[in-house]
Amino acid sequence: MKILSAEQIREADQYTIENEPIASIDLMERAVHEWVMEYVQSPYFDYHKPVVILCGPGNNGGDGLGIARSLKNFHKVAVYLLPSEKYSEDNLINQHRAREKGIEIIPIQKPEDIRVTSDTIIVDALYGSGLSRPLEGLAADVVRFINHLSNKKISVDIPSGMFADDNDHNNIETIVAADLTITFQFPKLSFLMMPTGPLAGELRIADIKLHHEFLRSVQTNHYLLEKKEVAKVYQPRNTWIHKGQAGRALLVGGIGHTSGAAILSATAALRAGVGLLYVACGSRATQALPFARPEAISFDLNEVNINDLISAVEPDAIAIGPGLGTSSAAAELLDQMLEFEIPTVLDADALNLIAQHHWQKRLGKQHLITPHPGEAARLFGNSKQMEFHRTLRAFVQSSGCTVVYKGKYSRIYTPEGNVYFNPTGNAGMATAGSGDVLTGILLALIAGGYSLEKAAKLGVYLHGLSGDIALKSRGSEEAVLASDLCEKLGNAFEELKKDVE
Ligand SMILES: NC(=O)C1=CN([C@@H]2O[C@H](COP(=O)(O)OP(=O)(O)OC[C@H]3O[C@@H](n4cnc5c(N)ncnc54)[C@H](O)[C@@H]3O)[C@@H](O)[C@H]2O)[C@@H](O)CC1
Ligand SMILES: [K+]
Repeated sequence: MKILSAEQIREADQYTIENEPIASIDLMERAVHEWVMEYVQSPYFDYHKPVVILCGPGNNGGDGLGIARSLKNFHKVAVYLLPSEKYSEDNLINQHRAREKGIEIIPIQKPEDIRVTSDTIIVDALYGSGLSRPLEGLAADVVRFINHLSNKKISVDIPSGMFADDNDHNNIETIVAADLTITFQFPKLSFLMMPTGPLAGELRIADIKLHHEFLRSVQTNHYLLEKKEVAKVYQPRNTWIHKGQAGRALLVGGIGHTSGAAILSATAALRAGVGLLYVACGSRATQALPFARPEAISFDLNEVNINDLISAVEPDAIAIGPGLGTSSAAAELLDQMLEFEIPTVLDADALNLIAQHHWQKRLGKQHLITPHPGEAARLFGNSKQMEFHRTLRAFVQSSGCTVVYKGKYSRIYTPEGNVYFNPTGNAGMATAGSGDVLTGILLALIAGGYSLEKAAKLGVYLHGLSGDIALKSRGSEEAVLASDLCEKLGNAFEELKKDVE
């Protein structure tokens, strides 16, 4: 699914009006209808509760006035309108239509004018994608006022005060903190990033059927991964395959106290279908592995030379990092391994070592790195979200490596400059070892023949999906363990395969 900028959304709107063709006010009417359809299907809909709709001067406010007309059929509705010298044309038409339907429009002079009871649902239609500067004055006061109320808040298109794209220079305090955002046609970039993402709350997309020709041809570098697209990446296993063809993988890590990290990665790699798995690790892990994961073949890093090992096992892919530690021996090992041409996943301490030794420039097209925000900050600096995003995207384009930036909506940065946001996963995955599992999955997929980009899309999606399935079976986020992700990986494949054509 394409993610468009505010500018492109305006163009999509305009193109639809001209080419469908449809009058602007009728497109708004359609948006209102689709918004209400999503709302009544959401868990927030309860016709016993009164609704207060806060409207601004532009088309977002116009939507709000239309929504008021529609919700009047189910709810007790009150409409509050920000004063303005210039309301948009469609806003004025909808003010008129609302009054015709007997709806009183109450002008807001001060935030306290807005009257709610404890069960009132607040619909936020103050500002949408047309906002050009941070809110100030009365609008900002209204936002602060409603953010202090414990009432459920549902935003129309965008939480008011938020920009669709770049909020680096916005004021977070003057953005509505919504429980639910029902957005039109496209997810907005700011919903998928910190610190704005949490303010959008739960997300729903209302399909307002903007012109298909525009949607097909519009260029973007930002996408939200969808199950059916990921299913296209998946390659079903050939029935005649033997283990030598299912990929030979080498995992390096698990030194000292962190043997468990290597065991988790190894388990994930095996569950993700690797044919042969070699693990080069510390003495403790070498001893534990045959019991924990008898399918893996282990080597003690104290006894083997990495170059000899590579010549002996001829891996199709390598992963280094989980439980590697940052000792000088680990650094020496990584130093050698960064010279290999073999596709390599770099994670955890491998990334910390790269940051420590300033080896970023040594990353190239054979590398897939999987930093979480802390590791990413060590590698690429600690700037504000959009600036960081631009820096990382530029780095990936110039170095040729692929990056998975882990978190809610993990992002995959490709050397072509594309960025894919992953929708699967949940807060239960914020637990020790969850990243090690991802590393194992990626290792297996790359060893099995997927390109780095395809492995990243498929692996990140499946990893999150395993987490979602694990959450269902465990009952609550708190109880999800990294080993559950390995356990549910088969079910995640099964779920994805339902969409394979
Ligand atoms: N793009 C689409 O596909 C559609 C958009 N619609 C709605 O239209 C919205 C966009 O409408 P608009 O472009 O009119 O924009 P908004 O309704 O977001 O508001 C812009 C208005 O506020 C003023 N303004 C901008 N920044 C301000 C600030 N910091 N303080 C005070 N005033 C400020 C502008 O001059 C303008 O009057 C969307 O978010 C959506 O809700 C729908 O009605 C129909 C379909
Ligand atoms: K809004």
